[in-house]
Amino acid sequence: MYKFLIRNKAQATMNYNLNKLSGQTEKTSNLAALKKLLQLIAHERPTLLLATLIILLNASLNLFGPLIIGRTIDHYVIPKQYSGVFFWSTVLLCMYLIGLATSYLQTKLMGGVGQRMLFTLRNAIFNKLQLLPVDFFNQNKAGDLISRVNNDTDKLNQFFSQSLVQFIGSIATMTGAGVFLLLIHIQLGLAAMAPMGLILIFTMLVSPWVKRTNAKSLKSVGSMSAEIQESLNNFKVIIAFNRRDYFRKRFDIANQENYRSAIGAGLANNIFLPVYSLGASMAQLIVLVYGVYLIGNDFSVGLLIAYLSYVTLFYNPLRQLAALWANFQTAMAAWDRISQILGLDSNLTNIEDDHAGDDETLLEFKNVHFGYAQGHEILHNVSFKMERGKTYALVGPTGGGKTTTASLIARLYDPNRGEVLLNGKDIRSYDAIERSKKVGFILQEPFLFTGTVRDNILYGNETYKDYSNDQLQQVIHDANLSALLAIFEKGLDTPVTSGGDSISLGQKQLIAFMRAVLRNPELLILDEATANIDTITEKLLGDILNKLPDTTTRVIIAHRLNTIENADEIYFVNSGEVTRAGSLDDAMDRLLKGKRVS
Ligand SMILES: Nc1ncnc2c1ncn2[C@@H]1O[C@H](COP(=O)(O)OP(=O)(O)OP(=O)(O)O)[C@@H](O)[C@H]1O
Repeated sequence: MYKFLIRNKAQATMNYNLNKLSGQTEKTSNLAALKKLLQLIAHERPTLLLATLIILLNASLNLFGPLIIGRTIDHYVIPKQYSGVFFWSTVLLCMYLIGLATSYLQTKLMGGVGQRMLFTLRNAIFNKLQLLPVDFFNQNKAGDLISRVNNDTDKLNQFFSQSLVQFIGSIATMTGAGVFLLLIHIQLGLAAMAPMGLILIFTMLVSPWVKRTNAKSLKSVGSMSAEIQESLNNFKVIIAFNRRDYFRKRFDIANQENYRSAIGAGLANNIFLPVYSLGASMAQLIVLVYGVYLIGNDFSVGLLIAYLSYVTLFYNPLRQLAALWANFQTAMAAWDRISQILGLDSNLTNIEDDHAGDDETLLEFKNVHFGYAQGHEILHNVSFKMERGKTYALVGPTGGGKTTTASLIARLYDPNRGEVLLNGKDIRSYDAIERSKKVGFILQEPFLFTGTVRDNILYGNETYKDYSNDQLQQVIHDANLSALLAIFEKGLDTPVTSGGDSISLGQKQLIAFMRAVLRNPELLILDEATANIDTITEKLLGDILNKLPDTTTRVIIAHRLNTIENADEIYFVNSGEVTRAGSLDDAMDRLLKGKRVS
């Protein structure tokens, strides 16, 4: 059904800037974050359960130790019954050996969970990144994203593979020791646990601050890697313009910020330990004084020794928990940064539209308004039609909006208002595969991937991907592209690096041209695609364009007006308007006279 209402729905430009998403880090509670995280690793439940059982077994073995020692002292050591001492010592040794085996097993199991979680999380983030729109990448720095995929996921892995085992083990030991303390002597037990209450209050008060400090530190790691990425990507410009000192200073500032926030996080993470240790020492003192007072009244020396061991067993894990709690806060801060990406949705959603277009019109802009996120409107109420098989030129001053118009045709962005129709249907109703088959886009700065010319011209092309080089050469010949391929010394096997330094910018444009033509699109957009190509090769490209199937519509954006002299129609793009220019002379006239406003 033709969904008129949806079709006219305004598209809001979205804020995708991860560092400016409104206060998410503070709002997420640890429990909610942990719940979401556990959902992501739900398939690990059996392993987590097994590991937990092993951890509990280990903790129980530890817990019975002091009781056995206390009883042995009272019943066998003091009365000098050495056979009993030998028997219980052997029992203890066996318990310690089983403890060793369970420790090994739990570390192995949880190490596996951590690594698998790291793998799943990195995949989930990377897959999400593939789904997010161009706007997202415009608003975030690649270095910061890399830091989230690499560094932040690793913080979670560290917590899961190393800390979680100790975390559960410590809590189990503590709870067990607490139960023993209360069972043996309830008043003494309560007195021993009193400092624990103070520790809990302290923990609750300072934890949010510790998480915030860690979040700040992770953010500064992201900023620093963004800084490194920017200067490494643009090193030629930096050297050519002698801006090395400037970038050194910028890096120094980012590094200092990172250093300061890391020191802050270190301080915050270490704040628990001394307070927890003080609590433990106070408890030992209380038990010693109160316990000595109780000896004689239903309390023995052996029991007091066992009791002191239980106090140690109760408070020692607490000391470990101090460090683990800090790791947990770091992991939760990292998870917040990761879930910010996972929680984003593309604003380029698809809609239904089965409206049939007419035979002539391939593309239509209907009252299109568009502005980039956090910017002013670039296109104001633009309407035009492009017919099948014709060649259109978009001309206009720099910054006039030509690339923006082309980007809307290729659906890199959606209009804020109005519609872009392809074959009469809203462009939002095509899925990505269908759309990219129909619309070919040769960008101003084509990007090549490391590999060969063959890999790059077949990029995203399912039709020819399994063709042999000979078969492919025949296809290239049929598409009149052989003369272009001949420009590359080793033909299809010419190596290409992602930086593209092994080949010239013009050659890159030729590869991008072949890549787009071989996909046989219904609409081919060339955005300054011949700007770096010599006149003779440019003429060759012109011939190839003329020989494209009769139904292929071409949209050419060019500053060199000779490249568009054969266009059927010229559109003048400036000041947010796209208007018919009439003839080439008219376009030239408007270019010379027109004011440059966007
Ligand atoms: N990613 C972006 N975010 C914000 N504003 C942008 C973005 N890309 C372009 N603009 C702005 O949109 C306006 C139109 O730019 P556009 O690239 O469409 O012009 P153009 O006519 O293709 O220019 P040129 O001839 O230099 O390629 C300019 O004011 C530009 O600053």
